[in-house]
Amino acid sequence: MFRAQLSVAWSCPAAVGASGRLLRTVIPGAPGSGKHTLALRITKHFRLKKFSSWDLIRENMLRDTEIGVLAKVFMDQGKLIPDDVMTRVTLHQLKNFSQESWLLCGFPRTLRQAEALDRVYQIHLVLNLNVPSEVIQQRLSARWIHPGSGRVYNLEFKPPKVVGVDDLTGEPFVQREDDRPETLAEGLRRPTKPVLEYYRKKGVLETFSGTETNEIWPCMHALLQTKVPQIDPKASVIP
Ligand SMILES: Nc1nc2c(ncn2[C@@H]2O[C@H](COP(=O)(O)OP(=O)(O)O)[C@@H](O)[C@H]2O)c(=O)[nH]1
Ligand SMILES: Nc1ncnc2c1ncn2[C@@H]1O[C@H](COP(=O)(O)OP(=O)(O)O)[C@@H](O)[C@H]1O
Repeated sequence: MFRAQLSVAWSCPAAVGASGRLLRTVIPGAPGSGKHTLALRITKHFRLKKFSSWDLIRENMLRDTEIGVLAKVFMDQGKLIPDDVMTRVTLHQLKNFSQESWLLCGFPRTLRQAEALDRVYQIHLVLNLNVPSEVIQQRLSARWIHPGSGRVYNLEFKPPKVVGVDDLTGEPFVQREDDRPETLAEGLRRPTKPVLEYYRKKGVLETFSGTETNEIWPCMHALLQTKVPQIDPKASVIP
C-alpha cells in the first residue's frame, strides 16, 4: 500500500502567489489518477483558473469541428491526440488569460508539449500523481461521464443521486470507449517519463503517491496554501 506523501521537497519560494505573482501550474496525470477530481477541488479552494485538455477536446467533439473529428479517431484507439493539435488548442485558449493564475489539467503529457508550453509560459509547479495501475484499472471500470458537461461519476467513489443519470440534467451518462482495460493496458495516455524528468530537472515537480484521492488531497492542499491565495482561508480542507 502506498501512503500519501510528497516524495520531493517543496521547492518554490513561499512568496509565490502570496506576493501576487501569477502561478502557472500543471497536473499532467495518467488516466484515472484523479487529476480532474483533484483539479475541481483545487479550483473550489484556490484562486486558480482551470483549463482541462479533455474539456477542450470534448467541446470540439460536440461541435463536430475538424479538431473534434480528428481527436475522436485517436481517442477511440485509446491514444493521445497529436502534439501539434493539442498544443495549438491549449495555447490558443490560454492567450486570453495572461493576467490570471491557472491550472492546466491533462496537459502537457509529452516532452514536445512541455517544451512548446515552456516557450510561452514559465511553469512554476507540476502536480504529479503516482497512483498504482491496479487502482487505476478498478476506478476506470466504474467511471461514467455525462457527455454534454463532462461531469464525472464513479459508482463507488462518487455515485450519482439516481443510478444511470446525471445529477443536474437527468440525462443518461455513458462509459468512455477508451476506458476499456485493453486500451489502458497499453499505457498510451500516461504522461511520458521524459516529461516528468524535464520538470524534475527544473525543480518544479511535486509527486503525490497514494491509492485514495482523499488521502492525497490534504497534502496537495497544504502545498498549495504556501503558493496561491485561498478563496476562503477559513474554509475547511474537507472537499
Ligand atoms: N474508488 C475511488 N475512485 C476515485 C477516487 N478518486 C477519483 N475516483 C474516481 O475515479 C475515476 C477517475 O478519476 P478522474 O478524476 O476522472 O481521473 P483522471 O482521468 O485522472 O482525470 C472517476 O470516476 C472518479 O470519480 C478514489 O480515491 N477512489
Ligand atoms: N495533453 C494531451 N495530449 C494529447 N491528448 C490528450 C491530452 N489531454 C487529453 N488528451 C486526449 O483526450 C482524452 C481525454 O482526456 P482526459 O480525460 O484528460 O484523459 P484521461 O482520463 O485519459 O487521462 C485522452 O485520452 C486523450 O486522447
